[in-house]
Amino acid sequence: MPRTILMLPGDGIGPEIVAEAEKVLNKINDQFNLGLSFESGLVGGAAIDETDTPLPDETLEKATRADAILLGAVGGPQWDSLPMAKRPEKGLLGLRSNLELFANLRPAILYPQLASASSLKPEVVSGLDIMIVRELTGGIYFGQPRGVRELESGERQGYNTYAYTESEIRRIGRVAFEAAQQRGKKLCSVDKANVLEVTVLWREIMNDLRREYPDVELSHMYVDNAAMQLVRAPKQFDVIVTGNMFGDILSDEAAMLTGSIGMLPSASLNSEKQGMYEPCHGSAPDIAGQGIANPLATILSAAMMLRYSLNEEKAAEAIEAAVSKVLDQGLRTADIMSEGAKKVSTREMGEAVLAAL
Ligand SMILES: NC(=O)c1ccc[n+]([C@@H]2O[C@H](COP(=O)([O-])OP(=O)(O)OC[C@H]3O[C@@H](n4cnc5c(N)ncnc54)[C@H](O)[C@@H]3O)[C@@H](O)[C@H]2O)c1
Ligand SMILES: CC(C)[C@H](C(=O)O)[C@@H](O)C(=O)O
Ligand SMILES: [Mg+2]
Repeated sequence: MPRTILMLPGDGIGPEIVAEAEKVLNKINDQFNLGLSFESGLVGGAAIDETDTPLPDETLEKATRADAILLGAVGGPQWDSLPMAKRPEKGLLGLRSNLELFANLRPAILYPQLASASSLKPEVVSGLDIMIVRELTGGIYFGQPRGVRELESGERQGYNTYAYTESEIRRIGRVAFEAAQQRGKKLCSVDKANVLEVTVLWREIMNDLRREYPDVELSHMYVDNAAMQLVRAPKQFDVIVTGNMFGDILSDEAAMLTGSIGMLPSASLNSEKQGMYEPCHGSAPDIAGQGIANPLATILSAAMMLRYSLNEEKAAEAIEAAVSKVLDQGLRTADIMSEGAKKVSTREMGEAVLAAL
């Protein structure tokens, strides 16, 4: 039975970076005889322009059938004035919620070759290897009620709801404890339990789960402190588990520890391990169309796809080794450029990874 991968390039730099990852996947498919077949679809602004909706039924059907999805990025200023329900980002959020991709894994790993590309001192970040486990289908992103309403005074009020059920907390907690078991056995749960009831419950459930994972050392940290600790001493962390919005923010922060947001891949999984894989960054409208975006986060997301959804660990490692090799060769896109290195385009970086495979 061939396994199907759905490619969703999306907007901005999305098509440029997905094109490079697709070449890499094609080659690895041949090399390892993986029997993968590829489909493509529309999502985000690209889908709005063609079909007037950010997540066409056809795309959702293809996504539901696919074994895994590789997404570039969605969004851009030309769609920013659309009402919330019609925005490109709703396409991405719709895929996450429809496929119940509740577990978002965002590994922040510093390649030793990039120690000088980080904005922090090399000794603070060298050897960095953190896994952020972000809850992805609940919290304030999806809580009801939400909207903008008119008060009796005639003034408008915007509002959202930050809510988590016990079972939502428990299932993401299990993913995080299991990830910690496979790694350094340290889990830090990040919340705002000094202010928000929803995270008082979050903390209670995490403490509860501790009994099932006695080999994992659990700690708790408020999110404001976590943001500070991530730049002060990031290597104190092994696995971090947190809710949807805190995870969004902390993962962009962690990205910069690794040199560039262009290096951070992600996996979004449901309980059947069906997954959507995407770089953590966005559509980068400021550099779209220039051929200078870093495709490595997307290529590394393809490696995560092979590992988590397709059970092809060796093929995943081959891609990761190829990425490390091109960095050894001194090749850098503009975002990770440093003195003495060779600046390359998106396509040249993709070609170099292909050659290294
Ligand atoms: N998963 C997604 O699809 C996703 C994620 C974040 C933002 N977005 C959307 O993207 C649009 C732009 O958002 P933003 O500007 O806040 O964030 P962004 O991540 O797109 O860009 C932030 C900065 O990082 C740079 N950057 C990002 N990816 C890069 C790469 N691969 N190589 C080199 N530089 C890179 C950009 O040039 C920009 O300066 C918005 O519409 C937003 O909603 C989408
Ligand atoms: C584009 C947006 C909906 C998305 C999020 O907030 O989850 C993005 O920032 C991300 O990190 O994947
Ligand atoms: Mg984000």
